[in-house]
Amino acid sequence: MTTNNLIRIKDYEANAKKLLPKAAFEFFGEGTGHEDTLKNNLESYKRYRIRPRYLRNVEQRTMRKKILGKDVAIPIGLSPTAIQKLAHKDGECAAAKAAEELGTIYILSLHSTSTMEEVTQAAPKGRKWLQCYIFKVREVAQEIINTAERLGFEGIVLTVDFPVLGSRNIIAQYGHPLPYYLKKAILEKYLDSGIISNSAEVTDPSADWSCIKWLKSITKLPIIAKGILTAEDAILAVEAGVSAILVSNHGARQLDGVPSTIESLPEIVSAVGDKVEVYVDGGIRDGTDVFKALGLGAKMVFIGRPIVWGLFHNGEQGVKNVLTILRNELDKAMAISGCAGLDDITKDKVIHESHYSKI
Ligand SMILES: Cc1cc2nc3c(=O)[nH]c(=O)nc-3n(C[C@H](O)[C@H](O)[C@H](O)COP(=O)(O)O)c2cc1C
Ligand SMILES: CCCCCCC(=O)C(=O)O
Repeated sequence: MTTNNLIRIKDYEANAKKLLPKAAFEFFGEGTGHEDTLKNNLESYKRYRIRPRYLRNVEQRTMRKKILGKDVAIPIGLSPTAIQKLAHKDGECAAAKAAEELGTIYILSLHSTSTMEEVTQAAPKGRKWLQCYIFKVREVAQEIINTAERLGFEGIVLTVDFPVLGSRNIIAQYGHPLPYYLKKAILEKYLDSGIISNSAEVTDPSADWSCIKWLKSITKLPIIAKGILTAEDAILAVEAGVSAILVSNHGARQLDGVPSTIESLPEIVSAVGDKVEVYVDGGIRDGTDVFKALGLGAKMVFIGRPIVWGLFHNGEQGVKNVLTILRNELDKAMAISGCAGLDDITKDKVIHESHYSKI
């Protein structure tokens, strides 16, 4: 396939399915359990409708907005995904450069196959956040976070939905997906020395919300809690002092049967009000999905697998293509629904399909 045949995100996925080795494609693509939540992440978006308004002067449009006090050019960021060099030799550096070019935020996975230094060098001006866990050995987090801070990373994304690794069919079938020629660049030193025994068991399952207080004592960077699905946890996260919440079910890879993220988003937005920023990831494959998430109260969205499919196709250019597709689709959705800016994507512009069956 040439780039010209790859018009939608689903084309990038189909391309990866056709050409990536089966175990690699399935590692990236799979969910947990029966994959009901994986399907629901996608299907839930189709249950919402856009209510367009016309004759609203949409000639000049912008997607620029402030996220944690600084500009992004598009409200679509890159969620952390592990071992990106399995998709393309330039891995995380290529994805971070694409994010820098498009003016958005790149979240580096702790299971990165590139070091924080390499990613910083590849995308020195780009906005970068580091994804982290509460490790069994707290000093590991402290050392990694200190490095991130020194290198100019602007936020710590604390993944809270990973007390243990979810059951993964592919890991059970093929073992750990990391080929011998790739290294977990950030974790390697701790794995080699035995401080961390196994990269699937990095986190401390005994951690509770007091860990945010500890994190705040070791870093000045804003903390973004990733993996929240309920209003109750959102309130606890706010009380604990996070700066933002990323509503996420880990791409449906941790626990099957949890809600899709677009189903969870409204209760979280209404629970936290404007106390902290709320973002969402999971199942976003079209600019209209981005529109719906923003209409339901997300300040920004993030994408996981589409980045991997873009990387696989063509490294940095492939990731730029994926982001550009979503940006252009969002732009059309804004124009044809009467929105000149992101603030015009208000609550009344998105409604659940059940509204129409009641009429
Ligand atoms: C291959 C893969 C690896 C992932 N690795 C991480 C990770 O290292 N840390 C993390 O917090 N989330 C990880 N996630 C979850 C993503 O950050 C994100 O929540 C999810 O992919 C969003 O759903 P989407 O793929 O439908 O866009 C991973 C997801 C995938 C698909
Ligand atoms: C041993 C595999 C660890 C995978 C960690 C990355 C991740 O979060 C994922 O969903 O995959």
